Amino acid sequence: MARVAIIGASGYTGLELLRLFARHPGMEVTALVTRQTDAPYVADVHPSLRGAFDLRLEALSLAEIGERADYAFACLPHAASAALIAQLLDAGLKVVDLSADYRLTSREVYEQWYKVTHPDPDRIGKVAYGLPELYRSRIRESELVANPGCYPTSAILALAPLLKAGLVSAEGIIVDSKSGVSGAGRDPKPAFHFPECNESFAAYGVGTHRHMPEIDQVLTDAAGQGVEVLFTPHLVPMDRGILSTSYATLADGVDQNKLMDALRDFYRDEPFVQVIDGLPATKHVAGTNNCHITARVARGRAVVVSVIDNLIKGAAGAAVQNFNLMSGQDETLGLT
Ligand SMILES: NC(=O)C1=CN([C@@H]2O[C@H](COP(=O)(O)OP(=O)(O)OC[C@H]3O[C@@H](n4cnc5c(N)ncnc54)[C@H](OP(=O)(O)O)[C@@H]3O)[C@@H](O)[C@H]2O)C=CC1
Ligand SMILES: CC(=O)N[C@@H](CCC(=O)OP(=O)(O)O)C(=O)O
Repeated sequence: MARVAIIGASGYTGLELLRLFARHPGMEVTALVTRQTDAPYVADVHPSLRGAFDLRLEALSLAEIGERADYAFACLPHAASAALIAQLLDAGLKVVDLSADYRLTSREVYEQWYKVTHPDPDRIGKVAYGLPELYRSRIRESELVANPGCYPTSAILALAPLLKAGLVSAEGIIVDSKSGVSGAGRDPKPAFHFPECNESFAAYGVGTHRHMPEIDQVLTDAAGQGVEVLFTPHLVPMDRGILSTSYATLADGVDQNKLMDALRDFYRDEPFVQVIDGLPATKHVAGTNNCHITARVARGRAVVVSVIDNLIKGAAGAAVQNFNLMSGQDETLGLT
């Protein structure tokens, strides 16, 4: 039985991991790690878990985490995450990193977009990107997996099959995304607080959001040529969910049936991606590890609409999917 530590367990992704682990038969939660020194019970930090886990969050040392766990889920802000993960790996743990620290393959690109010095630069570019639909076999063999960003998950799942099949041009792709507020974590900036964002709808990070180079990197790999998307995120006053609408120029002779057939072929055996005829909505995937995708042709362009739950397929669910692969278990355990 795999012994699991959650680092940063007081946050939103920590809560979602615990919800999923409550139904997971192939692991045991043995450590919940916090910076808080009063060792609160998990049900006091996350009241919705009352009755599910009789555990405390503890300010454990690295040695204590190493004694108690074989796997760690790092649910920390970027930079803080890599600083700890380097030590966890040295202590022999396998790690799923929910932060952005190991997703980008270039130190220069990371430091340019995240505006911090990378704490573990030697590992950059050597870590599996944790999107099983694209990188399953590499994830299976990995000791450290970089869980994707929530916006990138929604955009990449929509566009990668079409780029791989050459059905859309690599140039001029636009990704327009909307996210619920939990995407900003449990202790967000003032703009994400209820009175600021309720009954309002706003774009942010236009041209500057750090998920843009992440989407570029993975779609470039899928297309086999350079892709630079124009990505704009928006904040929607709802708890959870992401909807991305992606626009791309069609290759010659491509119609809607070809787009839909390519998506269906690519995801035929995938447990968590459903290609649907109707238009998706965030509510249809809320609380699940699913991604719903559909494609249309409008005004001569491909319009691909995709939805995920940012906290599940965009974070904790993907992390469990990756853990299942890394630990040699059924990929769907705890997720269906
Ligand atoms: N929310 C989302 O939808 C998604 C989040 N992510 C990423 O996953 C990671 C976790 O996100 P989320 O759970 O939402 O974040 P939260 O802010 O909700 O929780 C993060 C936890 O990390 C601990 N923490 C905060 N700052 C530090 C620090 N400097 N050093 C050590 N520990 C710290 C805190 O725990 P304590 O105070 O108890 O120590 C905090 O509760 C982030 O990197 C985020 O960007 C990725 C995809 C989606
Ligand atoms: C609504 C909202 O604020 N969303 C977050 C994205 C969450 C995420 O995936 O962040 P990481 O790449 O750091 O893991 C943001 O725009 O920064």
